[in-house]
Amino acid sequence: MSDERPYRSVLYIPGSKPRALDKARNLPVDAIIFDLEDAVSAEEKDSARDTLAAAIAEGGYGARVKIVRINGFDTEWGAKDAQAVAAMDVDAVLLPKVAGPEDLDQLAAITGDVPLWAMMETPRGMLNADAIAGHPKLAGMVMGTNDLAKELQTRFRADRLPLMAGLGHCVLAAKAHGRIIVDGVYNAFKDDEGLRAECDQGRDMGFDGKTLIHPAQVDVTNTAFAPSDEEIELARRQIAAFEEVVASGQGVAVVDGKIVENLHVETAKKTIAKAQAIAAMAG
Ligand SMILES: CC(C)(COP(=O)(O)OP(=O)(O)OC[C@H]1O[C@@H](n2cnc3c(N)ncnc32)[C@H](O)[C@@H]1OP(=O)(O)O)[C@@H](O)C(=O)NCCC(=O)NCCSC(=O)C[C@H](O)C(=O)O
Ligand SMILES: [Mg+2]
Repeated sequence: MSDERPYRSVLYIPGSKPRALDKARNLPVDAIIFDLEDAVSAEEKDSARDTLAAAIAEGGYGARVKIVRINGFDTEWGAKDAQAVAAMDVDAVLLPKVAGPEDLDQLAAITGDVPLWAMMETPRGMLNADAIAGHPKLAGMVMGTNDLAKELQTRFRADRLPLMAGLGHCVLAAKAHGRIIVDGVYNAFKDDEGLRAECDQGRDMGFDGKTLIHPAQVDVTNTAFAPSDEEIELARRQIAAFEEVVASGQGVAVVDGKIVENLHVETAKKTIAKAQAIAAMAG
């Protein structure tokens, strides 16, 4: 169930805020998480469901992937949220604090064919990441680094060392099953430098993109998770050099002093495909 669309920037929007719901129609994000969970107060839970349904029915979100995060089934709102999402024109439904595949079965029993995404944010979820990623209806995973830090009682560190075991484990699980996986939010939404460093770390680890809480974070994130001009140019040269050696009956090319074999060409082709998918979003 691999998805060729880019997921560089995945913006949370509180389902209770009409102004933010409207603003997102013109933001250059790849995907939106319409939130009914943590961004919405208990008093607004029921009205947010209606506000969100009206915004989605009105449309205007273009090619952006539309994902709704519902409340958990251990709350009074979870089942009602899931029933409401089943009637909305969305691309996926996101369940918080997924502990195992049985939680996804419970959701799918209500939402039917709507693709599922899972919040990965509890110690139990980390341990069951492989089984969660392997659920037949799962399309994507989202790291919930705030909840994970809370559950693990970690200290904040800029290098996220205390979270690394969970982050790396979830990347492995997602990749093993061909799922999308996006990194957690960076809470200090006015700190571009810190955001850039965390985006680069997530990109280096293999995340497809990052979740965001504010429009000010979009540009830094889109740049960090897109192939750079240098990467695209190198990919083109690697493909050309490899085709040349293959034509002469050999299997290894050398570009910039480094070997290029079939597997490197596969990566180079993915880089070009990603750049093209991003250009298609912009166009
Ligand atoms: C963080 C905020 C509360 C800040 O809000 P505000 O003070 O209104 O910001 P600004 O005045 O700077 O806003 C400027 C304009 O941008 C719009 N806006 C703000 N945020 C968003 C957004 N997320 N999406 C779309 N548009 C947004 C404002 O409406 C202003 O528009 P305009 O007036 O037309 O100029 C606020 O940003 C916010 O609520 N962010 C979302 C917080 C959220 O979603 N939290 C839950 C997700 S994080 C999480 O749960 C992670 C996970 O589960 C874990 O465990 O880690
Ligand atoms: Mg959370």
